[in-house]
Amino acid sequence: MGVLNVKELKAYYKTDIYGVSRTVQAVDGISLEIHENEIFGIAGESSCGKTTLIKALSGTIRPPLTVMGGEVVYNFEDRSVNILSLRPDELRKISWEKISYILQGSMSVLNPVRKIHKTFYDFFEAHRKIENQQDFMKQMRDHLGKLGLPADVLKSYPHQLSGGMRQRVTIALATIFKPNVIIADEPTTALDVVVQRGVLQLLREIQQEQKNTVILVTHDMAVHANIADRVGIMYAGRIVEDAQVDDIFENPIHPYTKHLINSLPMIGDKSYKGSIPGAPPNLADPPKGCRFHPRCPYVMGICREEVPPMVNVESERGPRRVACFQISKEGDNGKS
Ligand SMILES: Nc1ncnc2c1ncn2[C@@H]1O[C@H](COP(=O)(O)OP(=O)(O)OP(=O)(O)O)[C@@H](O)[C@H]1O
Repeated sequence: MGVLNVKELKAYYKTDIYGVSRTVQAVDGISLEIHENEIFGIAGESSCGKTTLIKALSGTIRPPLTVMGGEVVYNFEDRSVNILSLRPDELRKISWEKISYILQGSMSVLNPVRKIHKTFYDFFEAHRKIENQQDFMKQMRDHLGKLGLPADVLKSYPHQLSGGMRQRVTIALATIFKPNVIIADEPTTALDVVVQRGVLQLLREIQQEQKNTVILVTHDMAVHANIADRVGIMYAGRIVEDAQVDDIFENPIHPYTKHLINSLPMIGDKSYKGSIPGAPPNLADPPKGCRFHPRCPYVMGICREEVPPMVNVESERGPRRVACFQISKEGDNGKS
């Protein structure tokens, strides 16, 4: 049993503008098991549904987003909860204490007109009673110290800090309560590569110390290569492959994953990096069967008709699954 079990999750945007109804199938039948004490990366190009998946995993479903089916179950030490069936007050109770967030652009959590120590105070007080202000400040300084941050940042306003430092402060905020799960959405996208490396290292260090599970969403494959233990590859609202990070990079199986990996620039490799023909589908009108089939160089008849199931594939490195009829039909000895 994982710390998070997602079963057959479907989340669609349903809009009705001037009498024209539109349904965007942004997350369509995702099942996942994410384990304790791992960094699970979710990768995929723009508009494949990563943010929508995160909204569902964090229970923040607002119209026009609608959950059409499935469940998102967190297994904490004391209980299991389907986050999609929690009342707002129940959701507030577990947010930040058991499930916390590191978002792109630190300013969405740091109040620009309050010094950092006041933000920490407000944030902490919203969840737990502060008995003694001095003890609290010492606790905050110790926490920042563990993260290698100077205590001085507490006296600063957010605008006085660099982007990298602000993102480190948001990591400190997100880990104050030692949450079971941290959802990080494009945490380093706004930072340059050198600062990015430091922020990722910090995230890895605190994860190793606190043994949390990190769900890291980014389109940047280099970030996954750097920090993830396992990676799930999304294409057009579905997970097409998930495996240990080394399996994904060294031996991708799904034709889309292969394309994604082969298109990465490598030092010293001067070969031509071609792109696959076509474009990702419109999720308001996705193709039948496998959503990658119109672009797949290995397409078979069945791919145009049926959705390929996720099947387990053997790997010495750990659990590995792929949704491709090339694999499942070979296993069945039933090539079509
Ligand atoms: N509020 C909305 N109303 C209607 N459709 C939406 C809405 N938000 C997102 N979508 C659509 O849902 C699909 C998935 O979008 P989503 O933002 O989840 O993708 P993403 O992978 O996070 O993309 P990016 O990396 O660009 O943020 C896209 O087709 C997008 O246009």
